[in-house]
Amino acid sequence: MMKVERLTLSVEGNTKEVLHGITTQFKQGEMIGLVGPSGGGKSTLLRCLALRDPWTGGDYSWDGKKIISGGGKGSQKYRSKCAYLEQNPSLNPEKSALKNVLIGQVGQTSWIRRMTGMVRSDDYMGAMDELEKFGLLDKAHVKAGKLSGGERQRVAICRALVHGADFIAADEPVIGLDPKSAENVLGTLQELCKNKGKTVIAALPIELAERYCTRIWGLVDGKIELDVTGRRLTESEKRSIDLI
Ligand SMILES: Nc1ncnc2c1ncn2[C@@H]1O[C@H](COP(=O)(O)OP(=O)(O)OP(=O)(O)O)[C@@H](O)[C@H]1O
Repeated sequence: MMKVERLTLSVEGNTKEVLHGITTQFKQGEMIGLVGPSGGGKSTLLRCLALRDPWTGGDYSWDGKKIISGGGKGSQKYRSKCAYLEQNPSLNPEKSALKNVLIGQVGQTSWIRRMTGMVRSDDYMGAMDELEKFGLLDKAHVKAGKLSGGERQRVAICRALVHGADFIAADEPVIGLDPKSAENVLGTLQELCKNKGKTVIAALPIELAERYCTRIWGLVDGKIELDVTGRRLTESEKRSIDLI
């Protein structure tokens, strides 16, 4: 169980509050769709939950352990359990899919590993196994810059898992992908929640959130105004969060 208490995030020298004391909780195996109007704070919330941005205030606990107390960024130990997927995954285009998976993501793996690129042979085997599970074995030695958008996103998911992610925060992970690739990426995330007990929170268009997620958060003006489990949103709920 992940518990968020009074999460506040201010920017511009603490003069502008973007997230206003969010309190919520979520658990392993949930796939939560984050919806809401542009500028409502979706990316900021995802970055905070994935320990990529320091919180201005609030507490965060995982299974009863406080990982943020009164603000801050949390420790590397917990950061490595969190992955942050962006619209365009930050892969090194000149390195192969395999090398990208092995080196890891800024924020999730230590800078020493990323600088030296040194890996052990069982890391190599683990990465190849993971790429195979995602149907990417034949792409392992292809430079990331030559992969399609959907393949790059799946390499990024693979990379997150190889480095121990239990929690994936995904910021519009399928924007710009064709419907089949989008289905592939979201189906992959859904399966990770259902079968592997991973937790995913993804900013998505409402139709995709309703189709793939077990729960929907409506974020407006830095506050979770809607929290709905196991069903679609009603028209009046959509209206209440400015979606129609
Ligand atoms: N570092 C920052 N400095 C100044 N303003 C910021 C910063 N980070 C976020 N904001 C502001 O906070 C608000 C929320 O931004 P955020 O990107 O989280 O929204 P969003 O819901 O993801 O929007 P979109 O759907 O358009 O991507 C916006 O008004 C944005 O300009």
